[in-house]
Amino acid sequence: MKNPAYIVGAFEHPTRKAETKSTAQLHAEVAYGALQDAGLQASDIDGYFCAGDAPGMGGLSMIDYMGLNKLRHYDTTESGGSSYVIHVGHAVEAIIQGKCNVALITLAGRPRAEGMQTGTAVRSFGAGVPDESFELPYGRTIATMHAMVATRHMYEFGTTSEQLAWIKVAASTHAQYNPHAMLPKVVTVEDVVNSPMVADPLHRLDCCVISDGGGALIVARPEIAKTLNRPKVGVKGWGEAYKHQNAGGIDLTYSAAAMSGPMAFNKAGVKPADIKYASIYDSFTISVLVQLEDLGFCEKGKGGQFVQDGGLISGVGKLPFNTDGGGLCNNHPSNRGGMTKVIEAVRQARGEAHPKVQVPNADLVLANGKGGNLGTRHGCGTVILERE
Ligand SMILES: CC(=O)SCCNC(=O)CCNC(=O)[C@H](O)C(C)(C)COP(=O)(O)OP(=O)(O)OC[C@H]1O[C@@H](n2cnc3c(N)ncnc32)[C@H](O)[C@@H]1OP(=O)(O)O
Repeated sequence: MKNPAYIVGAFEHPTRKAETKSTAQLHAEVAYGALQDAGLQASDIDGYFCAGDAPGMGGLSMIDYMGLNKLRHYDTTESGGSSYVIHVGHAVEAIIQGKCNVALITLAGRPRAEGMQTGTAVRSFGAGVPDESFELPYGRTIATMHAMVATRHMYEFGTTSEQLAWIKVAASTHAQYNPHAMLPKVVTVEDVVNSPMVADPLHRLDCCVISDGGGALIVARPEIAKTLNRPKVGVKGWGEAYKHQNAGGIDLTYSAAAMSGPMAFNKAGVKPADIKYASIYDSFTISVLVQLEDLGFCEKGKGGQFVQDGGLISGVGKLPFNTDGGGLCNNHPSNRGGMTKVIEAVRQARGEAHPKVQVPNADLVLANGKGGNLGTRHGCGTVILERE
């Protein structure tokens, strides 16, 4: 056992519209699924990680609801879509520090059943929030904030809408094999650029879906992982970073992955070229492009060339990505898609992805999460997983 901790359980909820289930019930169902996957019981869990998507007192209410009565460690780090990637790193550190042995991480949400227009609703947290005065003048919806980054990237580097569209094409090519994907139809570049404009230059098909669902992970110390009858997927590297908007005077074209990525690569002692598969947070096509550059898979500004002509399609391109269809086509529960990024990376590392998209010998994989507004204030988490 070479790594400090192992992902021993992973489960993604199959629902995409949970009209008859509560958010708490979804948390419990994904926790149960991950325990079953690992061959563990709730009484084995002594560390619990949950971001802001749980009802009531958040994770505290979930501890009670799920009967986690052996807890010694609890972490509610909230960093939007990157939360659950960051939690994996925090769980590893807690295990190293002896704070827990077996950590459960759960995500659940039902924005679709609740009718939330997450991408296009104007989001304001109120006058007391200092970053808002710099963002609201630009029409602050999640889509407009990402559109601003796309516009700047196009201006600086000549990136085109067609290049961004290739990212959705790759995601849809993978999603056709996922029986749970919300959008399993393969689309073309023309389909993307001819779909209705949501926030110029981002079209409807440049956006992630709005879905219900969730997922869970279990991270365990090596001594426990080695007793379990599952492939050994070690956490080899991890990093987290936060970018702020410097009172409006900001370079929009990079993300915090430019900092979290090198932290994870340094810890793991590997380079981007060693990675066989990558799960990249895909709230919008531009999010993927920027993170790929920042993680070092290609030079800054060259992301458009990297992704075009199937660069991200399994079996075709240099770097297979989001082989479950990702947030663009599969699911995006609770605005915190980082969880599903880690789950698909685990499937790839175990060799348990759909055979049509499984990467041969995917023994070194990466997952990157991004939470908050790309370009302006947000956090990124990166994990590098190794199949032993
Ligand atoms: C840190 C973060 O996580 S940031 C990300 C947070 N999440 C978001 O921002 C969500 C982004 N997505 C959205 O806001 C919405 O899905 C939108 C704006 C893209 C589309 O919403 P609407 O225009 O209301 O579309 P609506 O749900 O009515 O569906 C209309 C059609 O578009 C399709 N559709 C909806 N979303 C998408 C999508 N993302 N991609 C492709 N097709 C889509 C539907 O299947 C439907 O097709 P049909 O007419 O053949 O049945």
